[in-house]
Amino acid sequence: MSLDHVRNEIAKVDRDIIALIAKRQELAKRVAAIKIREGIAIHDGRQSQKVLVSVFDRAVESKIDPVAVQKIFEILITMSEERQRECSGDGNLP
Ligand SMILES: C=C(O[C@@H]1C=C(C(=O)O)C=C[C@H]1O)C(=O)O
Repeated sequence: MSLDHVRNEIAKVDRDIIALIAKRQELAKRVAAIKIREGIAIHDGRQSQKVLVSVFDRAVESKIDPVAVQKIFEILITMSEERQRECSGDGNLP
């Protein structure tokens, strides 16, 4: 298998990852709508910890670096909270 072939495979995976991040961000909009309706804070420390522990465990199962995976998810959680803040009109919720 050539280097170009493997790079094309990587590019396909990268596209899939971006599509999934976009999907996660769409779900953040739905979360924001519920939080606005129910007056719930955007940042939920317990839920974000739950996500970080869960992805750590899955990364261990998948034999990939769990600390690196957690860092990626910290960024995803920040992106989600930023999207939710945009939806809630910046600063309406903590
Ligand atoms: C999506 C939520 O909002 C925030 C973002 C989270 C995430 O991106 O996984 C988790 C907890 C919250 O801080 C949520 O409360 O479920």
